[in-house]
Amino acid sequence: MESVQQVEPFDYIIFGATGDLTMRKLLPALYNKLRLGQVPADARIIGTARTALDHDAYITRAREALQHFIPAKFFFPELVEQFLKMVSYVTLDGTNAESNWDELASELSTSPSGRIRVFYFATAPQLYEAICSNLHAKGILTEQSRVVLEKPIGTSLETANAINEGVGKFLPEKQIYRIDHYLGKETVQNVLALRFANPLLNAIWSAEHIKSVQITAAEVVGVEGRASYYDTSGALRDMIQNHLLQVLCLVAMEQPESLEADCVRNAKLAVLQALRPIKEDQVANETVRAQYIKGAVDDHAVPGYLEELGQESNTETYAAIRTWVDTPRWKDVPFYIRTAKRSKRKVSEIVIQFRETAQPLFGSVPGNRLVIRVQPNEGVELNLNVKNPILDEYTLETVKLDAPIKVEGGPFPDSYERLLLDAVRGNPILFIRRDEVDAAWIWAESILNAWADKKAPMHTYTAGSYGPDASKALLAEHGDRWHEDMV
Ligand SMILES: NC(=O)C1=CN([C@@H]2O[C@H](COP(=O)(O)OP(=O)(O)OC[C@H]3O[C@@H](n4cnc5c(N)ncnc54)[C@H](OP(=O)(O)O)[C@@H]3O)[C@@H](O)[C@H]2O)C=CC1
Ligand SMILES: O=C1O[C@H](COP(=O)(O)O)[C@@H](O)[C@H](O)[C@H]1O
Repeated sequence: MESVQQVEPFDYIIFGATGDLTMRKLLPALYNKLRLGQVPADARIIGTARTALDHDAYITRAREALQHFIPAKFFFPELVEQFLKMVSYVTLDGTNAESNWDELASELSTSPSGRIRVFYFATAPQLYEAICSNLHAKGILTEQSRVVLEKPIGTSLETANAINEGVGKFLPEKQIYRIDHYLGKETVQNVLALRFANPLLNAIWSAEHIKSVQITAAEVVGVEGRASYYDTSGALRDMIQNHLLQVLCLVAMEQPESLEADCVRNAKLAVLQALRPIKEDQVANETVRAQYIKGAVDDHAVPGYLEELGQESNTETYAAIRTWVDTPRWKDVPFYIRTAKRSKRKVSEIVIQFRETAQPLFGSVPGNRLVIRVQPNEGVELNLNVKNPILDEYTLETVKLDAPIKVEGGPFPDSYERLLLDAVRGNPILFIRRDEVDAAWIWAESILNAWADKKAPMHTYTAGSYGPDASKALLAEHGDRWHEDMV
């Protein structure tokens, strides 16, 4: 299978190489890909940031990060040292034309010409244009270069355009890879396989048989040390405008002509463009936003959001939205999307509720339900109606067909592992194209602007709960319930 093949030799240049994302996600992901034999021994990783560090000091930080974030069963000291020999560091302010670009250029010049170069921007998005401008001015960008942009791609359509225009001055769209790590999740990618590789499901995947869809990404954690970022973002920008809309696209899209990247991305774009805009006077009925207040998680008392922030704020830590995909396939099928910090449990899942039917033999029969468990406890379950095996007459009960999806011998690979190497492969199927970013912001902003104009109340919910009761009304109007209220 292609995915286990070794990629071509590459130079990975990380801007923001002393940051949390690099230490917690990027270096461990590249180490794991080396462990799996997918990274050639002559690949190189060049970290850059403003912090003045010599080689040994950076390698020490990198080693500590691997010791902390690589599970013990995958931590092989000799392999770690082999990996660290691939790593170097250049003290460099990517936004400053006068900074230490000669050293970076010199490092890169020792690689064979024509080698793939991936520039990973693990910095604030406001820096992307300046870094690209300097890479261009120093002649470091090549035909074989790709830039990987981290989220958030802006906080609005306008700021997203500024970022995309800024980077687009120096690179064509085909060399720009926008990360959405949810697409790196195997269980999210699996949605396409479930839908289109199973004729049974493919045949019933429409309004004729499906009553509603709910997509959840709930977390137990609060905003942790990211309060300053999070307060400018909020739940809708942080999780829905990107991750959950991408998941919705995979659930709702028409079958693409092929798995070629732009076929899939065209199909996703069609869904984003079919999302019914939520008008200002509808926002109070179609959305619920809330902030967590003090409560308890895993029996430990936790403060409320405002206490953590230390100031007043109109930023939501919970968002639930009822939306509609205006294509023939989904006529009158509500899509419920929700995300939360400080929820009762960490769960990302997709719930497909099939229609109840009036069966002449059994009267009204509960609709079947398909649950796609993105994380944790990855797998798929299908509720079926069967005869109660004890009673003589035909009494129905529900049983669950449960298919765990497991990785032999270990946890699921981190979503960054696949994404980092797809950038080397030059395969953008799991990256977001600019027109998708634009369409997602257009839909999201119809809500954000109304919230900013206080057209919907800010509810509260106790930390450790499933969220505000007000969100239940979004579903009840259509005879639906959140998944936790079904079982
Ligand atoms: N951390 C996470 O889990 C996630 C992060 N992201 C995104 O990834 C990006 C990085 O996040 P994170 O690692 O958490 O942030 P950090 O603040 O931990 O790290 C930022 C990095 O950027 C460098 N940096 C800051 N200013 C400049 C500058 N002017 N020029 C060059 N380098 C600079 C810092 O090093 P120095 O100060 O030495 O230059 C540091 O290496 C952000 O866009 C974030 O939104 C997205 C999803 C998850
Ligand atoms: O992008 C983000 O995602 C994480 C949640 O990711 P997951 O893979 O653990 O579901 C979220 O905590 C963070 O706020 C957000 O920026």
